[in-house]
Amino acid sequence: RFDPSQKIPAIGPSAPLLSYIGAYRYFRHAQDMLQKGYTKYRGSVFRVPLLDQWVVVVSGAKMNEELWRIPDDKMSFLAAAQDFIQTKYTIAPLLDQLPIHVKVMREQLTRNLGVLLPGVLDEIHAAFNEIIPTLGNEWVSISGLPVMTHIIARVSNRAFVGLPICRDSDYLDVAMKFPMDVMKGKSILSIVPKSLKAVVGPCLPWSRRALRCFSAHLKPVIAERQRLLQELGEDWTDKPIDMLMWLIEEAPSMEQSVDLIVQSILSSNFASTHTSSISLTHALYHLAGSPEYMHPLREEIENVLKVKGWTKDALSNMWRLDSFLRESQRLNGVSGMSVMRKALKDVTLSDGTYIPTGTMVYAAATATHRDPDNYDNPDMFDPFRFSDAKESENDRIKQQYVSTSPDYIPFGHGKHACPGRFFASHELKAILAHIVLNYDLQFEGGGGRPENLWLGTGILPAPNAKIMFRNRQTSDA
Ligand code: HEM
Repeated sequence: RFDPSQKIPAIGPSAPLLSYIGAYRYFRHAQDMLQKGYTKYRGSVFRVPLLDQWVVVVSGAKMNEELWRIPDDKMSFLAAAQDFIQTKYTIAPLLDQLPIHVKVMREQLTRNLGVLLPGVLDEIHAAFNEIIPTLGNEWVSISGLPVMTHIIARVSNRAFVGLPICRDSDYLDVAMKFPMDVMKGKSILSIVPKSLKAVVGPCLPWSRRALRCFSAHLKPVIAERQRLLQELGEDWTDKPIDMLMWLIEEAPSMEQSVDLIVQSILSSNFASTHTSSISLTHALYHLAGSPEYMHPLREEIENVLKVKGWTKDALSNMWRLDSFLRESQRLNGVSGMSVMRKALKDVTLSDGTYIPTGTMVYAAATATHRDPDNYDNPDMFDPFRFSDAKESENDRIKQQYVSTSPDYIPFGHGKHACPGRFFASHELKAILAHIVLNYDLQFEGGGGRPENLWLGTGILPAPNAKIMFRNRQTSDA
């Protein structure tokens, strides 16, 4: 009763004990509850119940902007991630203090997209040939989400750790399962009292198991690369170009530097595998459900490739493909929430709302993306809305897949916006271009795109849907 955050309007029952019913309802109906709060409290805030705490949600693009502008020492992304995911226990213990992977993603990974592209393309070809072995004009049926997850894990790890580890089934199994294991650990810790988290956290098995597997694969490679780096220095002419190498160069010299590098690779897999595979599958389902989009995409991709070949520049000039991905991400997305922050100090927002220290605050991503004030016909999938009829190159760039704004927040916004989004954009465009150029698609049993599944605030493209692939039959759609 004396908690000042009780004054913030709640969606669902807020009385003690009854709020647990609200938390259960929120897990089952997060989309409806977030939309209800967004519509009712637009321009202000509301709160929704989790099992262990209330979470404050800012409502509307203006409030999204205000949230990301609050400095880190008052509203912290890192503290929010630690609190929400319990990263120390569920992912890896060293990264809270030394997030070298984030620096490497922002700098080396993003700067070297063009250099990494030939390897990424090679892995895409090899993965599709092995995992979706189409022959002649026969249709091959695959489970959409698991197969796209497998392909993403392989292709991303080609850029993260290179051959042959990126094809190792034991390593890939862990890379693919790990995000779910993190969620299991996080859910268990969310019902453990704060005072016991430090006791229960280290007993959770999943992070230790994953680190054991990654260590077995990566430590010998790291040791060999460290040796060569020391011996050859600047004269190492065929030094590998991948994230593992940049992490080796970036890691501070300390006793645990090899562990830090392994943990950074595991954490990068956590951050990238499911976010990218869910985003790819959402787009794939739009393609399979509406094959009429194949023609304009094929036309664009073929025209661009004729002039520029398979280069970074070519991918950057595939505006329709870019718009297709952005529109799919706007309408679907990976999570109903984004721009997560934790108040490290008491904060008063511009509408007068008082947020006490320790409160978790988010922006409502799906509701923002389906707000008619932000988008015309917001519930309609209009794949080329960001590429068609753009007056200038500048307009296009402002509305490209990777560009965030207060009304487009699938990658967050501001200082902590996803540092892997430039890599994700190139990877997803290269994979979709490969699919569009080489295959015909349809859902098994025909029909349109199935409904997404919301689990809490997580959004999955129908996990059991099957997609049929066949070698492209015509030179055009
Ligand atoms: C389409 C795929 C992806 C989506 C939708 C996505 C989305 C996000 C979101 C919403 C955040 C939090 C931003 C915030 O709350 O302000 C984030 C953070 C992050 N993402 Fe991504 N991401 C994707 C792909 C990737 C990839 C491929 C990588 C790695 C190469 C990556 C690495 C990270 C990291 C390390 C962070 C934490 C940043 C920090 O600590 O400041 N993400 N991502």
